[in-house]
Amino acid sequence: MVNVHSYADSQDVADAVARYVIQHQNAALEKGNTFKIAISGGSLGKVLNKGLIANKENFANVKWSNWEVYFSDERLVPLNHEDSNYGLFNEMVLNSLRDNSVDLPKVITIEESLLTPDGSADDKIASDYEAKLPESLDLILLGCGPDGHTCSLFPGHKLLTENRRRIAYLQDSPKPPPRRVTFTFPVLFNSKNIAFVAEGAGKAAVLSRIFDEKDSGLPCELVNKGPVPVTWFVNDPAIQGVPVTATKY
Ligand SMILES: O=C1O[C@H](COP(=O)(O)O)[C@@H](O)[C@H](O)[C@H]1O
Repeated sequence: MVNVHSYADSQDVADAVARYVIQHQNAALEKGNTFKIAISGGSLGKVLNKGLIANKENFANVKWSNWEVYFSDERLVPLNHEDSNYGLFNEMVLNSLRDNSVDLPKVITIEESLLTPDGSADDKIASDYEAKLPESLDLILLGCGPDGHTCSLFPGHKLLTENRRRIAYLQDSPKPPPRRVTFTFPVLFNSKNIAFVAEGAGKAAVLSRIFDEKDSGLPCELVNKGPVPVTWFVNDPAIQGVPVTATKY
């Protein structure tokens, strides 16, 4: 099932995403001690900051120390590099938690010590991260690139058919930087919930393809067609022409 929620304002998108995350956090914590969430990089960092940190009501409802945070993809650069998805999360979320003396979530990163300048150990980095993944994630937060990529799964790339490895590496990402590791469809399709966040007129053309074309084959469309409930949070400029189908969170 795919639901689309659209809002005029970016803060409203961020607040809705945050409430949705907290709802899934609470559901997971009713069953156990940890909320296993995977996040993405790119524009999602700012959304998490606005919805979970700047919105004080949401902030108070997050049980940060019960979170286990994974990355749906990571760029193979040092963790303090400006291209690192961990680095973005650190800047947008973790630093604010430190400033507020809040107990930090457990954050599962790539093994930085395995990084080599020539990429010769990228396969090992992927295997190492795969070994750290839980069997199933409670929630995966995804972005949607203007080309329809999600995680580091790009249109037409051979990793779209990877059905054995849960974490794969690539050295030919069409979007820089070229070396990355990424969730594959086996991880996405074994999770409990997936949400996309996409904002801005720059995403309108690709959203129209994902929702209106029968078989675009775009990675985001393949996620929509999978077995996991998918929720999209978008702002109005991104959603022109796409039917909005659900009640707002
Ligand atoms: O390269 C990446 O891009 C996607 C989409 O980013 P956005 O800025 O268009 O939202 C992101 O989800 C992914 O994690 C990142 O590595």
